[in-house]
Amino acid sequence: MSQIIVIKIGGNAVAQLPASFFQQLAQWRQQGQQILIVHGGGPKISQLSGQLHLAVKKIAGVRVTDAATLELTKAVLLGLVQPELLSQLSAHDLPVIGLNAGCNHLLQGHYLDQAIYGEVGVLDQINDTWLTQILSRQIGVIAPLVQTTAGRWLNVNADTAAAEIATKLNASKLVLLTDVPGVLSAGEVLPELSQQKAHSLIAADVIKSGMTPKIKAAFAALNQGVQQAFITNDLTHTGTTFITQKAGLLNE
Ligand SMILES: Nc1ncnc2c1ncn2[C@@H]1O[C@H](COP(=O)(O)OP(=O)(O)O)[C@@H](O)[C@H]1O
Ligand SMILES: CC(=O)N[C@@H](CCC(=O)OP(=O)(O)O)C(=O)O
Repeated sequence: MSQIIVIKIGGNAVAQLPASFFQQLAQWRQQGQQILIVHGGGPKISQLSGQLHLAVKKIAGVRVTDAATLELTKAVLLGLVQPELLSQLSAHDLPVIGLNAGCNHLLQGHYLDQAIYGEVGVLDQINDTWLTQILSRQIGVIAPLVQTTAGRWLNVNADTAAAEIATKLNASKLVLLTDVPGVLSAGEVLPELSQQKAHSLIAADVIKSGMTPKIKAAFAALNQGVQQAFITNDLTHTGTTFITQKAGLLNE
């Protein structure tokens, strides 16, 4: 049976994908794996927000999104970042398709907490029947937005979206591709990270800002059945591997 690999690519990483990224995707496809890419775009959203004099505010890596910022977010994700990524994949002869919440009720969700975050959502449901048909033929590239049942678009942190999608697809692997080689502590990449250790590093402010939603997302996915989760800047290196409490105790 083919397995699904979900790869989240951060906004910074999209701009600097190495040749090894495309080679690894081609190899996974040859092995019969299905691939879904969830892309970010946070740096570009923040940059354009500044130019348009819209306030940029994040709470633990989650953008507080008012109506104007939501419009800008949709425009950046679906008008700039996604086409750029699709053309890079196509240039490497990989079969790709761009997807978003508006396609066949692909990603349905609800407000996270409107009073605190504004137009930010949580994923409830995914049209997995349709999506897995698509993924049997092409690499899916999807933006981190959900639609409510009433048709409202909501912004979702891309790490959180990737983990929630990976969970709902029962993915074998979740890779969070970013601009650092893994979770760093005292200047070194941690090859493995347990949930307990992550909590203490967050409390010590070693893990902070954009790394926080990644850590939470990775453990949420692992705890709900995704088999493996990594943070890396190179698909050919595992970077930091997340380990469940049980595996962590066995390794001690
Ligand atoms: N302990 C840590 N190890 C590595 N990176 C960290 C850590 N704590 C915070 N960070 C920051 O998290 C960033 C990655 O998150 P983010 O900028 O949101 O990336 P992306 O756009 O890929 O989602 C790193 O560039 C780094 O500045
Ligand atoms: C609600 C929320 O935080 N949405 C994110 C979606 C994009 C994203 O997460 O991009 P990166 O992965 O490049 O940071 C945002 O508006 O920045």
